[in-house]
Amino acid sequence: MGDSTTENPEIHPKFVTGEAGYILEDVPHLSDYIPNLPTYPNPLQDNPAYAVVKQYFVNVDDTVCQKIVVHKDSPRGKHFRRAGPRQRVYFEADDVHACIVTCGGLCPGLNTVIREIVCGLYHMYGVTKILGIDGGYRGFYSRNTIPLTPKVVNDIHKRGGTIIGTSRGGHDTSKIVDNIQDRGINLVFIIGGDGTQKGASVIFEEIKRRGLKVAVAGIPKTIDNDIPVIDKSFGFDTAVEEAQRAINAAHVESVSQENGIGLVKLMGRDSGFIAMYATLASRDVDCCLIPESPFYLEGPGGLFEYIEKRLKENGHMVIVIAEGAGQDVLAKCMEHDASGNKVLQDVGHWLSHKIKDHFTKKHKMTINLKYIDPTYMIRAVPSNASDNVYCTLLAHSAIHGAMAGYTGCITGPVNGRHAYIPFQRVTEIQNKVVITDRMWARLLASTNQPSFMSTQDITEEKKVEEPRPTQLLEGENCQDSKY
Ligand SMILES: Nc1ncnc2c1ncn2[C@@H]1O[C@H](COP(=O)(O)OP(=O)(O)O)[C@@H](O)[C@H]1O
Ligand SMILES: O=P(O)(O)OC[C@H]1O[C@](O)(COP(=O)(O)O)[C@@H](O)[C@@H]1O
Ligand SMILES: [Mg+2]
Repeated sequence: MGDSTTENPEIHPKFVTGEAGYILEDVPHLSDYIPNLPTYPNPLQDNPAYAVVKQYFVNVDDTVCQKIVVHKDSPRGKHFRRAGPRQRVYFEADDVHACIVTCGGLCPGLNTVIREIVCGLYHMYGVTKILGIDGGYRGFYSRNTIPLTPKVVNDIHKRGGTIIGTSRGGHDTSKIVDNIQDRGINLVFIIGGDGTQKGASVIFEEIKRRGLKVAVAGIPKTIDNDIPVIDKSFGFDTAVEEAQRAINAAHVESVSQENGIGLVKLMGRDSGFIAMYATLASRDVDCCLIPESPFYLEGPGGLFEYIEKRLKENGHMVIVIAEGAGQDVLAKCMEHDASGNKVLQDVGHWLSHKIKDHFTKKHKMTINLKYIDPTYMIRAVPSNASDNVYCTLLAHSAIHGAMAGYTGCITGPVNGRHAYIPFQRVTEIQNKVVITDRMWARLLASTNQPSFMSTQDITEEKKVEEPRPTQLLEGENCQDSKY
């Protein structure tokens, strides 16, 4: 490895460059701002469960590359520090006082992450003092805390929601850090989406400014899958699976009536991943509408023309719409929630009225439209088996990183390997469906819906999003144009 350069010392902690264009985008460490910190052997080396592993500890130089599809002459690109247990840790079990907070909207798997942080800290590192912060960020200074033990959290993964509560708004940095300091908390686990991680980033900066030996570990949460860099967010698979039940119901309703139309609204404020994957998984969906792909109703190539064609061909159809789709054509809503997120209009309700109006009143055509809004039902379910395993890995990676003194970062899988990623990398942009990528083309091919785009729109779209070297899920469809 070569020189260590700092782009913007306020925000960017460390970049380490190496040969062949190798770049490590490193995360902060407690030793960056507190000199001469003592270290201790990792207690895992004496743990019978882990002692059998051939090479349990992660090599300090291990990194995970962001770009895995490369060409002969292309630079090696960005890397992140590999997550996992280190041989030496910066905290002794008896001195650790950990806390966990969950913020933002619900997401399947929140309780599993809480459970695994508590059990992981306890069983792997012998940590017994763990507090749940009640009701999101404001809980630090205005609510009681909830003592968490393996017994308390034992079966919470079977329940939806979060046992410690959540909220939007209420982020007061100095009050939060005062509270962390007053309570003697030194490991802070913050589970939440882009808004939460922005909040975590300023908490970390304030902790650093005060010179506190407190590690801040973010765990990315978003049912919408709109967090960049990581392969996917926990709860997303569960949401796609749960959405199948609503789509199946819409299909059953639509096939049972003359000109039946099943309309299902799914979550996705700015990103249509749930709608896209639920559509691809179902194969009963004839049209999927997402925020990234503007659509129109009237005229050639419009939605009404397509609905009429499908009803004539098939006698029924299913439409899936993401809640953030079509917001540009709905009456503007100026409202914002407590966190500053724009409040959306009910596009499903609006679209069902528009369709009914168009066919029944204008065309005197009988249609039977059933509108299903399962959004909050989907968000409230417990996580499925694969999300449970994923949540365990996330929690463990976060624990190992914090115990090893890494701070000011989130943990998450990058191309299948868990890594520590600086906060700003996941808060500066949102992950969105790229409609000029192969995954969206697969969807269009499977539904046969119009793309609602002119040749000129497509050319413009291709220009905007090039180049996109990173990837998501099965290798495609991630808007990471910055990297
Ligand atoms: N820019 C920001 N700086 C500090 N805190 C923020 C910021 N944006 C959001 N937050 C806080 O993060 C929490 C969750 O944010 P929200 O946008 O509701 O959910 P999510 O984290 O899921 O995106 C809220 O308590 C909010 O006050
Ligand atoms: O919980 P609320 O305030 O009704 O917000 C609903 C929003 O929450 C989400 O489920 C997820 O948003 P967050 O990631 O910000 O929590 C969105 O899909 C949806 O638009
Ligand atoms: Mg958000």
